[in-house]
Amino acid sequence: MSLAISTTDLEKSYGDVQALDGLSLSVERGEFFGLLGPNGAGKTTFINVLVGLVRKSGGEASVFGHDVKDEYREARDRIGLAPQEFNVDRFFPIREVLIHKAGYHGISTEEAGRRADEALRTVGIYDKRETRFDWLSGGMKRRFMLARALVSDPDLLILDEPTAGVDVELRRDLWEIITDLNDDGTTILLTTHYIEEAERLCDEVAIMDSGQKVTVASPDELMARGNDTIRLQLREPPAKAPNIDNERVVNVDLDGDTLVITAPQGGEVAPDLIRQLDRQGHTVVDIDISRTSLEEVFVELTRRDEADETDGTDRADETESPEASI
Ligand SMILES: Nc1ncnc2c1ncn2[C@@H]1O[C@H](COP(=O)(O)OP(=O)(O)OP(=O)(O)O)[C@@H](O)[C@H]1O
Repeated sequence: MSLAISTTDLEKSYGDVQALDGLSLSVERGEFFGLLGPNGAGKTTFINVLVGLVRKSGGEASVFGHDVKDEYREARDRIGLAPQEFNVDRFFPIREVLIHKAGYHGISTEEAGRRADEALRTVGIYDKRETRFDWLSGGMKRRFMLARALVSDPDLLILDEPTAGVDVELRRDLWEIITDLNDDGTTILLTTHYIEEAERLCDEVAIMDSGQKVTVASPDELMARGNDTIRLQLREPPAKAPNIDNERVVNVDLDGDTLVITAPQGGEVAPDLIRQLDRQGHTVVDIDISRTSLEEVFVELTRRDEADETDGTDRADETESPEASI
């Protein structure tokens, strides 16, 4: 059975800028797949190649087995895209915009009307159906972008930073809507700078940097690669840090009566540490394990020298949030 998305050695250059540099990725049917990467990593370019907005410079890309260039129509009709930018015809009532969009995918006018209503209901703005795009609030505009992606009843929904700049309530609403769609079998490709979003929603995430794949793994697998911090409070503060003999332990520090130990998968390491301390005559009276975050692992994997910083930072502002945002 063909994959939802398959790319091999995908290349895209804009003059001197190598936006995609040999990117090979596979997304299974029905998967909720996240694409993470710093600004300028090539995420939007990747999406634009899939939907035929940008012509690849080399390599292969197919959607449900259809080459995105040679079988453009077959590939494109399977995809619903909610892009970052509001590229919407602003002067028509939004229901009409949806009907027009469905027509572009070869859907009859009658069926298009039914689908437009359904999409507007799904995203919760059916009562705004006669309003023009310009007159919607910012949050409703985001909802509409999702409705427009849904009107062709796509098998693959591509969402490019769908929750950038929206409030917490709408973000949660959008999460629920797209999770339901995924539960019903729609494959989802999501780019995001919100780490919590990737962690909550995605089965698998690809981390990209400079047009290349850094890694592909589930959020849990990625977090297991980082180091947890285990704090063991001892009844009597020892004069110096006790000897710990465990090959997974990365670092041991003594902070007053508390031993601070860094190790991957702290929950698995902790029982052995307690046993070793007990044998050495120390009594552990409290234990606290703080798990590494996906954000820390992400930062570690995409760490660059400042001199290597790529451009694209000008677009960072809209998507930054004071909370976990990458
Ligand atoms: N039309 C274009 N012409 C020239 N360079 C471009 C064009 N589009 C993108 N680039 C460059 O290609 C690189 C990848 O950009 P892209 O927008 O794909 O990254 P991104 O990962 O989506 O970034 P962001 O997270 O900021 O949206 C960047 O260096 C960008 O400046």
